[in-house]
Amino acid sequence: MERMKICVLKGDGIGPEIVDQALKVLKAVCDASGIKLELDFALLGGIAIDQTGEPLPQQTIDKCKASDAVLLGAVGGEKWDHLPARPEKGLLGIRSALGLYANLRPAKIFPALKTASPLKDSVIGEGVDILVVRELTGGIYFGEHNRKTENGMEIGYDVMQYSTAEVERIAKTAFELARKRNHKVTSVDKANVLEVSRLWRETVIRVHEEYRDVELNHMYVDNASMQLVRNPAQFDVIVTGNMFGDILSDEASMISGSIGMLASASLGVGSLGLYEPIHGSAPDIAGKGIANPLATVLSVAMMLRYTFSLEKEADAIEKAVELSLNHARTPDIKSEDLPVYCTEQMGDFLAKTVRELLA
Ligand SMILES: NC(=O)c1ccc[n+]([C@@H]2O[C@H](COP(=O)([O-])OP(=O)(O)OC[C@H]3O[C@@H](n4cnc5c(N)ncnc54)[C@H](O)[C@@H]3O)[C@@H](O)[C@H]2O)c1
Ligand SMILES: CC(C)[C@H](C(=O)O)[C@@H](O)C(=O)O
Ligand SMILES: [Mg+2]
Repeated sequence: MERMKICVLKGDGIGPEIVDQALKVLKAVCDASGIKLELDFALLGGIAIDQTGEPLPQQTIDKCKASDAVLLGAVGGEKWDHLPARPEKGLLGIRSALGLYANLRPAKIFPALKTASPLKDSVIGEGVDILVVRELTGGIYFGEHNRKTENGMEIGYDVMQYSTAEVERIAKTAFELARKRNHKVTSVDKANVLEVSRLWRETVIRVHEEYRDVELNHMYVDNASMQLVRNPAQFDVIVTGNMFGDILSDEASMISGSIGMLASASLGVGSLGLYEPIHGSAPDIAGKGIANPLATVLSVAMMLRYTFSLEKEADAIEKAVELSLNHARTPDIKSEDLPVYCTEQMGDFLAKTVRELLA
């Protein structure tokens, strides 16, 4: 491959700090592999509201569509929380505008981080390697959100719906991915209460007929959230709706030691993918230089793997992350016997290590 064009959406809070580190690593990969890297920068979230009045300017959608892949930091912050056009609407908008219905969130424990996980060794066992496949452009996030007044009382409501077509395509994604892993899918729903979940479950069962080689089981979301901390090793692929996937992936991230470790890929019908850490803009630590950039760096590895099929280069980034964990740590995963690195130092170390690994 000769060139790659990436649209970069740094966003708010720690977004710019962590994206800058990921870009150092991406540049290192491109330099070492003779790939011409073209970067285009666009506005999303609070910074877009400040500069254009809206969280997702049309220009941002156009720039993303004109790129091979999108790298995103995070959006949001208290400053914009009172506005009707919140930064988060921009995030949902770009996912929807690009048709990115499948959000892949891998949660695994790097061996060096076993001690950072709040789970006991006896629970972690041989290790944990879960892939949360979260439906990203439907469900309660995209139903009507509104308020009404009844009997003088204000009522807020959010409509949750899924069509069979939406469930079918995310179920297929999950089964296909399970075939490349350990052939096991757990579909998480709330079918004991919600009609949407009953349709979800029926549809997943029907799609499964074409994937008999993959084991399928179903779990209610309350049980699944408990099982994730009781025995995470039982999971391979978890497929679930938009809101349950949001919550379960944050929970799964802690198994890895920190939310600063969890990367994600959002994929859709075309080849365009959006890559972002699962965490938010972390306003409490923004500007302090202490954010963990590893989730964003690992998102670049996912980009190289899913959009560009650059396996060797993706492996090199993951290896560099593994080596970094034995070398130094950001404060969220600090270890008594290792130096604490700031965000920048971690980015520099990773870029240098990637260059060495690909030399
Ligand atoms: N994809 C996104 O852009 C995204 C995701 C989640 C939340 N948000 C937004 O971010 C803002 C803050 O949300 P929140 O506080 O609930 O969640 P958050 O993920 O931003 O932060 C939760 C906690 O985790 C810590 N944390 C997060 N990322 C970290 C990192 N890389 N290194 C070290 N520590 C890290 C934070 O300091 C904080 O204590 C809100 O506006 C929210 O809507 C955006
Ligand atoms: C900020 C918010 C809209 C977003 C979501 O819920 O999808 C975030 O929590 C995430 O996980 O990417
Ligand atoms: Mg979330």
